[in-house]
Amino acid sequence: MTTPPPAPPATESSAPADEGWAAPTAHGPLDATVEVPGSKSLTNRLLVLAALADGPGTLRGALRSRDADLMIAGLRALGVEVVEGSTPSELHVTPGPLRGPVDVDCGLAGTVMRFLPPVAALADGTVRFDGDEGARVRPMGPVLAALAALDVPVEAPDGRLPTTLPFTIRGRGHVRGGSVDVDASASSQFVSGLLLAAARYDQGLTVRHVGRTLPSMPHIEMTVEVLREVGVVVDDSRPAIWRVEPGPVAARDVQVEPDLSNAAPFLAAALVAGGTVRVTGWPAATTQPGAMVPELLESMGATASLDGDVLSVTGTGEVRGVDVDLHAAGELAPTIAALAALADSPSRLRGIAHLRGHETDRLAALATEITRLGGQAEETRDGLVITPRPLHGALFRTYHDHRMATSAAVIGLRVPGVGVENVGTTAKTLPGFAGMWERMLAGSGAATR
Ligand SMILES: O=C(O)C1=C[C@@H](OP(=O)(O)O)[C@@H](O)[C@H](O)C1
Ligand SMILES: C=C(OP(=O)(O)O)C(=O)O
Repeated sequence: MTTPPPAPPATESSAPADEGWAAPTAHGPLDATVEVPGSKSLTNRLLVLAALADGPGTLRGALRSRDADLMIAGLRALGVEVVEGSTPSELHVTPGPLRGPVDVDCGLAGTVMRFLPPVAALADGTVRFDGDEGARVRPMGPVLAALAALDVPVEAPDGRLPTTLPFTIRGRGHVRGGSVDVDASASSQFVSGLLLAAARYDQGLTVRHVGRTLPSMPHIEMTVEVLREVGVVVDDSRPAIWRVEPGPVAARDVQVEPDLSNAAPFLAAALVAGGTVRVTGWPAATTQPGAMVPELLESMGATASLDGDVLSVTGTGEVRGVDVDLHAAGELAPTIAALAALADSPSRLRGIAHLRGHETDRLAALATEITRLGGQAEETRDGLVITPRPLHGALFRTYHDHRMATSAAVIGLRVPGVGVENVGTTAKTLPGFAGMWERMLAGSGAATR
């Protein structure tokens, strides 16, 4: 696991203005409406299911970002046709025989590195997986061990059973399936990846989670839901056991929901700056963990309301500390941590030990960077304790983590002189973030630097 460098002494002065993206400070209440692009989690699930389907299908409102484009490239390499329609977010997917030898670049995308190996197991030929340097420390062992237990040949470069990237899967054109145990305490994506491909395994698949904790349940529920929507029979009636029956995956034409986790920093801005931020296209019902955003922001002092498909969050500029378990929605932790650093009372974020295996060790990274700005943030066994202190500007390091960058932007609304290192890293799931953020402020007449 990569460890962020130690924080500089607390007396270090503000970053020079030319270091990183100068996060705009808000000098007045916000009044903005934001449209966020499609959900990463839904886009990459729906792409996989379209690739395994019984005919051509279409995704509308799909996310186009680094993670989504890596999924598209991986599927294309495996023999699936993915072509853009009238806009980049309209994707026409035509399944083809899956085959190797091919290389799949996972970048830093958990969904690519965990969802494609169970698909590659169905290919005829060798599929080599690798990714960014930071991806080579993200946990992979349990999902690869599960495939090996199903007699899928999986090899590290040294010939052993791999626990991280890079690795090779020698697909034989089919997978027996049956039943497998997996410890998904480090990532729910191990379960989701196996379930997504399972209907195409000869005997289907029963997956049993055997670890002590299971993070991100909404994401597993999302997997079950999208499988059922394409006619796959899934039994999730027993705790921590999922049974997927073998059978066809129906092709369809599907609209992707906006990414509610990426809406979180924009909505959080209303809490910090005061005023109202609205997000359009908010679904009435969803399995996205971002559904928790309104409730979480309310617990920190906002008011939230849904009018049709527009979610509005209004704040006064005062932020209350919280004690919150984010086990189900770890993706939201960086935004909540940023708010906690600006709150008027201490916060405790619990249930998120697994964030140590995300894009970076997010607990260490958040504690280090909040401390760098003069704040007080300590790692606990399974989370963070953040005690508000007066903050000052500095360069906020982002460790190639899109959500570190968006957190820094939230803090920068209140703290002049926050520079965001490599704000372009937000392209992992939200290309154009900096421009969207600046427009939110400029449109409200609230931005200065
Ligand atoms: O299945 C998914 O789409 C995701 C599951 C979660 O992973 P973990 O369970 O590894 O936290 C989440 O954090 C990630 O951003 C997306
Ligand atoms: C953990 C995340 O991503 P990934 O899908 O790469 O695991 C995230 O987006 O917060």
